[in-house]
Amino acid sequence: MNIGILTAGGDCPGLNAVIRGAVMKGDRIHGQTFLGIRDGWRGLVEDDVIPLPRHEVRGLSRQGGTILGTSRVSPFRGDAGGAERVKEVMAAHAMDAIIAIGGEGTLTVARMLYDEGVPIVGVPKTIDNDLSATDYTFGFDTAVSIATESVDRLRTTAESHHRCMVVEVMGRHVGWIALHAGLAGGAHAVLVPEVPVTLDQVCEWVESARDRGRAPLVVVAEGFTLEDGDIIARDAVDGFGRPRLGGVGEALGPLIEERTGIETRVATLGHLQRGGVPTSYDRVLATRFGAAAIDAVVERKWGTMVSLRGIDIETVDLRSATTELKVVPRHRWDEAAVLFG
Ligand SMILES: Nc1ncnc2c1ncn2[C@@H]1O[C@H](COP(=O)(O)OP(=O)(O)OP(=O)(O)O)[C@@H](O)[C@H]1O
Ligand SMILES: O=P(O)(O)OC[C@H]1O[C@](O)(CO)[C@@H](O)[C@@H]1O
Ligand SMILES: [Mg+2]
Repeated sequence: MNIGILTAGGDCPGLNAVIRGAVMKGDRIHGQTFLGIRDGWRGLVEDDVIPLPRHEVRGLSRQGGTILGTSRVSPFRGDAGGAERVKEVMAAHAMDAIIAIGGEGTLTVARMLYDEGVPIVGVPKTIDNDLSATDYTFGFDTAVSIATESVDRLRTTAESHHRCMVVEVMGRHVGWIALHAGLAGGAHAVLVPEVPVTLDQVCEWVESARDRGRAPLVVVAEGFTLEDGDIIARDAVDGFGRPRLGGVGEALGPLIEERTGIETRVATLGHLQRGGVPTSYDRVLATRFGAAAIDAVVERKWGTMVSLRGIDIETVDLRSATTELKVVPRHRWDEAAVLFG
């Protein structure tokens, strides 16, 4: 079998470990050959395909980013050609199947292609951890580790200056990174898109922490909105035309300072959370996902995605994987909120 692999959407620590896991198992156990599709769906519609022999994936599990590149190009937009073009390029390379590694958007495209007869298997990735059909996505643990270390570092400087520190983390629709980094770092408030709160409430937590002699630390997810506020986006869109987030921390900091009189600084972690080496947890999960994707291909489980359930890797229907986002449940936020202020 000749298998094409692509990575699409935002990059994420662990993508290379999936590629390595798939190629190593496919080559060693099934004698399969591999093709690398460059920059996600762009490479498929523009016929930008390279050989991916086993020696190309040597030592890759610790390497951040993706050796294949990624993009937010859609095969279904404009005159890209949709499933017919994808089938044409697959035929030109005698490609029998595709392994698509990506988030909810990539997996939606994979499902649309499967519906039109493309033999495809998905692998879930995202630092946001917002895919409901898997317990965890790789990349999340790395992002949380980076955010936690940043919170720890920002706290020492905030304490020296008796300041309030606002730390903005990623999380377009969900607050998993904020919740976990906030809990791990002992934040005095964790603000997530799922639970809008008022500025009064935020300032109450900040003042209460200050009154106890602490340097107040607020962790905010980029998709958070104040209860009476609007979504904060940059004056820019991503490759698929959606608003680029980022900036809520910068907006919130001055409001807190003005309202409480506490000198406030803001740090936006941004893409630092997506760069560099994956944690050992993410390397293991990603490697297992890559190997499991090969099993799904061998069993011709087209239209499915590999997924983590407890400690086991399973396959689930791509449709169920893309219908609903995994948001932070209210009880998880309440549990953390007991420690705010
Ligand atoms: N409903 C859709 N119809 C057509 N194309 C889509 C659709 N949703 C997503 N795409 C295409 O798939 C690409 C990948 O999706 P997206 O950019 O959301 O990344 P993702 O895989 O969800 O990862 P991330 O977690 O970074 O968002 C999009 O940039 C777009 O080109
Ligand atoms: O790299 P880009 O295109 O700026 O994307 C940023 C988005 O990607 C993610 O990192 C993953 O979906 C989001 O948390 C963030 O909003
Ligand atoms: Mg997406």
